[in-house]
Amino acid sequence: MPPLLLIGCGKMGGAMLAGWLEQGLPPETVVVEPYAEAVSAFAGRVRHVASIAEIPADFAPAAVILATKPQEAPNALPQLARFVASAPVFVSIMAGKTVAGMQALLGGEAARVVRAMPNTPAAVRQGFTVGFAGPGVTAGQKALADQLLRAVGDAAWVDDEALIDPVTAVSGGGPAYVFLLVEVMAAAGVAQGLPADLAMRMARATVAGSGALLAASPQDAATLRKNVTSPKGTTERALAVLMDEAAWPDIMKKAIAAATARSRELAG
Ligand SMILES: NC(=O)C1=CN([C@@H]2O[C@H](COP(=O)(O)OP(=O)(O)OC[C@H]3O[C@@H](n4cnc5c(N)ncnc54)[C@H](O)[C@@H]3O)[C@@H](O)[C@H]2O)C=CC1
Ligand SMILES: O=C(O)[C@@H]1CCC=N1
Repeated sequence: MPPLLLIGCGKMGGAMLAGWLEQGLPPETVVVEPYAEAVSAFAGRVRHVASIAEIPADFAPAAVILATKPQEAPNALPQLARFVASAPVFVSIMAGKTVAGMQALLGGEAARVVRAMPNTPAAVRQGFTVGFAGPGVTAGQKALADQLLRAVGDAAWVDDEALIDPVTAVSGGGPAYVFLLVEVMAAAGVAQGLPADLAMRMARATVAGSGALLAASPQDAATLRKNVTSPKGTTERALAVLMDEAAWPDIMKKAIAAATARSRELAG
């Protein structure tokens, strides 16, 4: 793996950096992160600087990973324009930010940009990332980006950049909906008289165990669901409530549509 330049070492950037280090990331890698605490776990394994202005002048990374909040892009990207001359691939994980928008902030169309959307299970190498390679990205650069994304889980590529907005809504934010499921399931158990700590343990173990079963099983989700659902049993009653068209199917459509719309808004 070549030395990289990572801009922003927060929750996602830090999770990805941990995965790259496992894959043999060289210590010449530079991490720009204003909060020293965020990089303390990586001390001695990469070069840390607090701002883009402090990146060594002769550093020419093969890839620049953009992992700040999208709102920071108008400040950070113009400061990175000098790297475009040495033709690295810029890999952005920022929600909403389009390839064209990032190229404009980086000084023009010469910038080679991959737009990618990972998710937080990357922290345990179980992430799922979808990427889009912008104009001018070479096969070698796409292969490097793919290697970086796969270091923290599985990855897929799309040829239509517009799909990254619904990707952001489904797999980018998806872990939050699953964690919310734990919260509401535990609360519903408490409402039926279960002690709160037991209800939370049960809900957490049930979601984690179901995720592990789903990952390990060759069966699809619908079959795994049917395997739980005894005819005329208890699950059937619960699913009749949840699977009503006005319940989860419609609510999930609305939630995904809202997140997709927000991703489009963040482009601006
Ligand atoms: N958290 C998530 O589940 C996912 C987040 N993303 C995207 O990843 C990006 C980062 O999100 P998080 O890691 O959750 O946020 P975060 O707030 O944990 O990380 C952002 C980091 O960037 C640093 N930073 C701010 N200004 C900087 C600058 N000028 N130069 C270098 N570093 C700077 C901050 O100190 C912070 O540590 C966002 O653009 C988000 O859309 C994408 C997929 C999933
Ligand atoms: O909520 C967000 O905007 C980011 C993108 C997907 C997950 N977190």
